Amino acid sequence: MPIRHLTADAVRTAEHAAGDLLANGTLMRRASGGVAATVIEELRRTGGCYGRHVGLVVGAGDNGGDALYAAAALARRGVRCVAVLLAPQRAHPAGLTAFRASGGRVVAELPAGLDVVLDGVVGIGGRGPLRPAAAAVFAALVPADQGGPIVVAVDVPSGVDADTGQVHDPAVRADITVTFGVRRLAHLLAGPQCGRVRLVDIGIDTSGADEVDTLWELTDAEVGRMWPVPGPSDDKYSQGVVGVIAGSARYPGAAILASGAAVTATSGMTRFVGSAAADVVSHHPEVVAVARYADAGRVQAWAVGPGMGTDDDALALLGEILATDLPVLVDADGLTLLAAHPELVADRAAPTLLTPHAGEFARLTGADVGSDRLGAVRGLARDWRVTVLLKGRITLVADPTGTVLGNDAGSSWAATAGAGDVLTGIAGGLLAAGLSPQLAGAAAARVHARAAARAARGAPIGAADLLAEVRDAVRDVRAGLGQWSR
Ligand SMILES: NC(=O)C1=CN([C@@H]2O[C@H](COP(=O)(O)OP(=O)(O)OC[C@H]3O[C@@H](n4cnc5c(N)ncnc54)[C@H](O)[C@@H]3O)[C@@H](O)[C@H]2O)[C@@H](O)CC1
Ligand SMILES: [K+]
Repeated sequence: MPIRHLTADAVRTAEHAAGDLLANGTLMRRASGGVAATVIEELRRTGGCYGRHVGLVVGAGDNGGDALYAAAALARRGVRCVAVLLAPQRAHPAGLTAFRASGGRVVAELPAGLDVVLDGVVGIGGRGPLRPAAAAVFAALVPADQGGPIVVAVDVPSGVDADTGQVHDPAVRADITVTFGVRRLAHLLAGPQCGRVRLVDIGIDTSGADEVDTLWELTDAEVGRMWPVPGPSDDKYSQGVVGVIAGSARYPGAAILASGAAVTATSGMTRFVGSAAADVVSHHPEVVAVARYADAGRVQAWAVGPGMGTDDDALALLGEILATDLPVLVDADGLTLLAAHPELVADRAAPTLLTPHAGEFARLTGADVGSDRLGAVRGLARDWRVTVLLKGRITLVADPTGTVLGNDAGSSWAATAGAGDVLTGIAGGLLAAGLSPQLAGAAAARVHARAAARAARGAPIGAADLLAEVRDAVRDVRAGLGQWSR
């Protein structure tokens, strides 16, 4: 089962349903216990609990209550806890009583030399940026990698919108985020701002949540299991032949990268159509490359667009491809053409995957992606009745029914020229092998991100370096699977 992320409303619905069955305060006790356990683990890892220093920043809601109860538990283990109350009159009363009773002290500002700072300003009830008093407390902290305290966010880093993942300015940047029952949308959409996300089981049931409230993330094992590999009865045709249309004789790079990626991602056969056919073959001799579409031969899916140009010939070719009943991936120049000719996909019944970056997305819709990337990608997929993969550090793949798969690349090394051409080749290969556009897009994004991280190992890379690591990235996600698993 992919990892589920939910909206704040859906979280609240599940909490209320569980809360009705439990004694008052049980959920908060479990939540704060999880926060305390996380801090204890962190303190133990760095020398032990007794005599260590933890600071809290406490807002007006239950998020502050979680922080106060967690600190009360820490204080009982000999941790010295101090709290800044941003709204002293409205701080969670029972939490504050527990905090004081176990030796916690309220202070006007956080002292230097803290080991951990708990962000209990706001959780899923937060709106907008950190207000000035909270912003000043966090601005004064030395970052953890420069010897400052580890910042542990309770539920979500304050100033990060729990539903859209919008990182307001200012917002807390957490090293660790501890959340409860189910991950919130922001934990994927704003992954880099949340640090390591730790999920605490508080006994709520989220299995009935609606798809519109949900964002899914595949596990590596799931990507590994769906990766197409040849079985005992396969030949070069039976595994799905992909056709790549990219680049030009003048600009062969996109052609070489996209067709190379298709070769690397799956077994079987890659065909290529375009004026860069000779360049493609000189780099990848296994590609069956021709100059004209009429000579292409049969394929099970097309990946079209990178560097193909936007002239009338390119438009005519794109139209021919989209008029087939084969799965088609459209990227780059193909998307620029589609933005001016949306009628080319209007009546398409066959699987269709568009892979825009933010600029191409704006061309397709006439509006910027904006701060709600999830809502935006869902809207385009629904309105155009196609699957849309919106590129970025966090890749989102929406199908027309509203199901969305997300992938956090974990690093931004893939933000380099030509990396998109590689993604096109990988996803095209998966489409030809029979994966749905959504799974092809999401699985390709995962392997692409892994390949980028493998290639980089701390230094900038080019797209050819990324391509060279795709095979090992596939091995990574398939590690541990049986030989003939398919
Ligand atoms: N409801 C439940 O059953 C559970 C709730 N839990 C905790 O409760 C949290 C939600 O609590 P609340 O609904 O009280 O909401 P929060 O504690 O997230 O914040 C709401 C309060 O903050 C104020 N506020 C909003 N934006 C602000 C900003 N930018 N700066 C300063 N103040 C701002 C609001 O006016 C309101 O008073 C969760 O995130 C979680 O930490 C957990 O204890 C688990 C169980
Ligand atoms: K918080």
